Amino acid sequence: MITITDVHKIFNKGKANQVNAVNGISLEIKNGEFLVIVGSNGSGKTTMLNLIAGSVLPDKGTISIDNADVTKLPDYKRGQWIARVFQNPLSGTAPDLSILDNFRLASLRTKTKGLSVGVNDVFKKQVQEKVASLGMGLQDKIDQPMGTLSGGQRQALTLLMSVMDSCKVLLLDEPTAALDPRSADVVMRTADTLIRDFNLTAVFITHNLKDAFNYGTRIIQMGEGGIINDLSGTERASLKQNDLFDWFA
Ligand SMILES: Nc1ncnc2c1ncn2[C@@H]1O[C@H](COP(=O)(O)OP(=O)(O)OP(=O)(O)O)[C@@H](O)[C@H]1O
Repeated sequence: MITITDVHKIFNKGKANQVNAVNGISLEIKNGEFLVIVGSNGSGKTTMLNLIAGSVLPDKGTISIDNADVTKLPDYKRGQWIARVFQNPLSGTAPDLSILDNFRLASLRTKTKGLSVGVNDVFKKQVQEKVASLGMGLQDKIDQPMGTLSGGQRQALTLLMSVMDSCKVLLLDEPTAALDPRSADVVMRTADTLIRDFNLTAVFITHNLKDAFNYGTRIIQMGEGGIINDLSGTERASLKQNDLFDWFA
């Protein structure tokens, strides 16, 4: 569980251009919850994700993950809990290395779920099986440099690699914003499957209201650094796509 208590983040404090990007948010994100965050530009979504990731530290308030207080821990020390996929497909992988070597690198970085590193043929076969599960035909290309793949293919592989380590929390920062609709669809379906298979707690920022409607177990709308809508359970289940569009009317 991620517990966020009265968290504030102020940029340019005391200056004329001061911004209260996150303004006293309290939020509990349960284990296995798939939280979607929507909101207009500048409403504080990315700052919120950065606060959870530890790439931005709060001015006030506390954040804990599984009852461990991580408020002052920088992002590299939250790696045991958190994996993050960014908007840019180029940011998650090494372009000159093959798919296989990228997986090898990822598995050396952390203890990788379901892969036995060291035995080459066994490892290769396991990677092929994992990659085949994406349904993109990439299992026949695992010796090919990552840089030769399309953005959608790379983003799907980045997702797969990031959730295979020991993480419990997956942060998705507009992971499909740079992709064409078909690749975006594959990446979102992959994310959804992986979140379920590994029982991850996920936080997904998107401007795509169709994705916001189709995915997730809970939806939050941010506005001016606060939460202005928060639906889960039966309320989320009975939400209509048009209701979501009305939030932005
Ligand atoms: N490092 C920073 N320095 C100064 N101001 C910042 C910084 N990061 C964010 N802000 C400001 O904080 C506010 C919230 O920004 P944030 O990026 O969290 O919004 P967002 O909801 O993710 O927006 P978008 O949908 O455009 O990505 C904005 O006014 C932004 O300009």
